[in-house]
Parts: sequence; C-alpha cells; structure tokens
Amino acid sequence: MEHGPVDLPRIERAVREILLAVGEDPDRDGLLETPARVARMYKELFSGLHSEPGRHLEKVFEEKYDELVLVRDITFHSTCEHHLLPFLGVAHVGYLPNGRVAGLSKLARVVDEISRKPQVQERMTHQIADLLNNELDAKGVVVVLEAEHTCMSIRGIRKPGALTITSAVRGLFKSNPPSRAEAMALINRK
Ligand SMILES: Nc1nc2c(ncn2[C@@H]2O[C@H](COP(=O)(O)OP(=O)(O)OP(=O)(O)O)[C@@H](O)[C@H]2O)c(=O)[nH]1
Ligand SMILES: [Zn+2]
Repeated sequence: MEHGPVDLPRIERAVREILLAVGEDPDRDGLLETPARVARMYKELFSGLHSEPGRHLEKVFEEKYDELVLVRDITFHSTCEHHLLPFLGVAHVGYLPNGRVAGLSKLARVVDEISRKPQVQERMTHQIADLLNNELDAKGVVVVLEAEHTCMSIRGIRKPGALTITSAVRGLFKSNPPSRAEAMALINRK
C-alpha cells in the first residue's frame, strides 16, 4: 500500500513494538495514541528527507554588494543519526556575494531544512556550506554550528552543557586568512 514518502502506519507499528519490547503496555489509556503521535512527530522531524533546500536560494536579488553578509544565532534542532536523539543549538551562516544576494530568511530556511533528517553535525555543516556555495555562486562561505547533543547529555557519558562546535569555510574564507578571521571575530563577538 502506498502511503507517500513517510509511511505513518509503519512507524506506528514499530513504535508499538518498541513499547512492548521495553515492557510497557501499549494498550493502556495513556499510550493508546502514542504510536500515532510519534509517527506524526517523525514526519515533522524528518521532513528534510523529502525536500530540496536549494529551492530557497532560487530567488535572489541583483545587488552591488560584495562584502560579508552574516546571519548569526540561527536556532536549529536536528536528530543525531546514531541514537535518534535531538542535538540543538545555533548556526552562524555568512557569505561573500558575487553580484547576487539571497533573502536573509532564506539562509535560516536552508539551515532548518538541512537539519530535519537523521544527521551528524559535521555533515550538516558541510551540506549548508556546499549548498550556499553552489546555489549563490558566492565568493566565499562560512558556516559555524554550536550544538548540544542530548545523546551526550542525558545518556551514555552524561555531560550536559558540553558544546560541539564545527565550522566549514569555502572560497575566499579558505584562501584568505584575514577574511576568515573577520568572519570568525563577528561570529564570536558577544
Ligand atoms: N562525530 C559525531 N559524533 C556524533 C554525533 N552525534 C552523536 N555522535 C557520537 O556518535 C558516537 C556513537 O558511538 P557508539 O560507540 O557507536 O555508540 P554508543 O555506544 O551509544 O556510544 P556512547 O555515546 O559513547 O555511549 C558517540 O560517540 C556519539 O557521541 C555527531 O553529530 N557527530
Ligand atoms: Zn547520538
């Protein structure tokens, strides 16, 4: 049977199985609706598996501005692909335009969409940088993500507050250390 890109009944069956496997009673009142809720939740959290984030960068403005554009502190939440637990934090996204600038909100839309699938922070950082670099034909791109991984804070090693920082640079930010230093200073400015 065809259920579209996300098979909700299949997730429901799997969640019911997990509840049974951990020793719960999926038929008790409080859990009756849980498999359906979890299925809808995964559909939302993993919506990025079925979308094309590049579409947000198709509409650009011609603008004679070739200095740094940086949007800082874009909140994001993603799901670690090892444990299916959330990792969340902020993204800082900057680029050097090449005659074309994107709407500022589109940078945040790209971050959102790339975060909504099973991910690792390093790949997410690269994917944002490569997409901006390719779609905007930018002279340079810098992406920094700072995130707390709940798989490290609530289980396993249990180190709440540990912050993972990843960065990716492309173009001029790679070849010209002062440009990179300027962007990093603005990202780190309190
Ligand atoms: N590099 C990277 N590692 C991640 C990310 N999210 C989670 N991890 C790590 O993935 C690793 C998976 O390690 P495993 O040894 O296979 O799994 P585990 O036994 O549950 O590991 P522990 O978390 O150490 O208990 C852990 O070290 C996690 O901290 C991420 O975005 N990037
Ligand atoms: Zn994890």
